[in-house]
Amino acid sequence: MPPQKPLSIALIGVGGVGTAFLSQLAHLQSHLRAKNKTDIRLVLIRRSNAQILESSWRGLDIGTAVKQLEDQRSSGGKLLGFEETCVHLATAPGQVVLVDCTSDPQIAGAYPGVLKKGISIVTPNKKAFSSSFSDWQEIFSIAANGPNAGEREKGHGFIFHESTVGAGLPVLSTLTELIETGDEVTKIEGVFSGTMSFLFNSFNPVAGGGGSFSAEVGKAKELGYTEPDPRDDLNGLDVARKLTILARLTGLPIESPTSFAVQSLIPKELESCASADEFMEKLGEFDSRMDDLKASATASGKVIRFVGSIDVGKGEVKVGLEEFEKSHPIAALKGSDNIINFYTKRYGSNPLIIQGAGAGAEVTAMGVTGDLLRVIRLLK
Ligand SMILES: NC(=O)C1=CN([C@@H]2O[C@H](COP(=O)(O)OP(=O)(O)OC[C@H]3O[C@@H](n4cnc5c(N)ncnc54)[C@H](OP(=O)(O)O)[C@@H]3O)[C@@H](O)[C@H]2O)C=CC1
Ligand SMILES: N[C@@H](CC=O)C(=O)O
Ligand code: NA
Repeated sequence: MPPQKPLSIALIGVGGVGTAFLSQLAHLQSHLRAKNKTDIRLVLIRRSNAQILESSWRGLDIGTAVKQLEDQRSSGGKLLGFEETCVHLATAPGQVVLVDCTSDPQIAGAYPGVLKKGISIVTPNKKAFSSSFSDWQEIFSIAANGPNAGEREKGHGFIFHESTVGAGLPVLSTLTELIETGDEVTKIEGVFSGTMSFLFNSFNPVAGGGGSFSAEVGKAKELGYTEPDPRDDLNGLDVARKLTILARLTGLPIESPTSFAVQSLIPKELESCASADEFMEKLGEFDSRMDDLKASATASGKVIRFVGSIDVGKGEVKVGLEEFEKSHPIAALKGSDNIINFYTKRYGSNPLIIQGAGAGAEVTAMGVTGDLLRVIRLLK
């Protein structure tokens, strides 16, 4: 039998998603080893203030890697810079894949240099794909799977980010296939945030009642649905980032997630809170404002939901609260479910619909592990 090809995995971020990714990676490692295919080795694990770089390249034990990192953290020591770490990673035998499970814009800003070193990237971090249009263009002009043929010949890496929209739901892969097979996408609309879905499904359920808005925000954070800072969900920007990513894939040159109207649910009085903790402590003081919105929708027999839409023909993107009839599919969502409706020429007046959990560590990690499988297939 031919020898297994080594594939070095470098993981940054071991919060909810990073930890869930590790258990899926352990499964994939034994699956591929049993088939005598790729030999997956975890060579880097890193968080804000500690890392283990396994520079013999034999790989860490995936099951105990987080514990080893904790031990390393408590022993202190100077942390090697991220750029310098990538220089070392590029010397690993075989191919290297960086798995960025942070939401750090600075790590995202380093992607062009990482790709040029031949390191592939898979990530649920939205920052690189939803910040300035020129950053997005730069990444895909360098990536081996970008529209520029020949980048692989230069030794550049691949990049995939399925979990940046709809977590593990196959949203980006579906949109890409619609476009690459010649369909014309005219409109995309739906619920794009697991946090917002959970908040309104539980604060304003179709059956009536519901908890206080601030208490539901606390639960969404506990359940691992929110961004590391829940204000990034409540200000509408997380949804705006997802719509920016989708709109760019349809060919719209959206400059940034703040270049269109986005409704924020953050009370003006709390915009200057110094920390997420202070914000969470004070949010309950403003619950009556959300109660008023709910009462107004209830008076017309409706419920409120936080939605987004892209009108591709008009180049219009919208994000904010809307009232829905109780019988509407958006009103009937459960838990953290997302619903994404693709209206296309091929599908006519009945949209192609993708629905399911749009947040949570396990489902998000599945999208990341799925992207890793894509890279493995391309590297063959
Ligand atoms: N949770 C979800 O449902 C979904 C999440 N995502 C995305 O997945 C990513 C991770 O989310 P989640 O796991 O929930 O977040 P967490 O807050 O649970 O974890 C973030 C991790 O990133 C680490 N980190 C932050 N900055 C750096 C840095 N500069 N260098 C190294 N490590 C860093 C943190 O380490 P430390 O604790 O040491 O600071 C922590 O381990 C985010 O980009 C999020 O938007 C996408 C879809 C769904
Ligand atoms: N905070 C986000 C996580 C996934 O992108 C959400 O709630 O949808
Ligand atoms: Na997805």
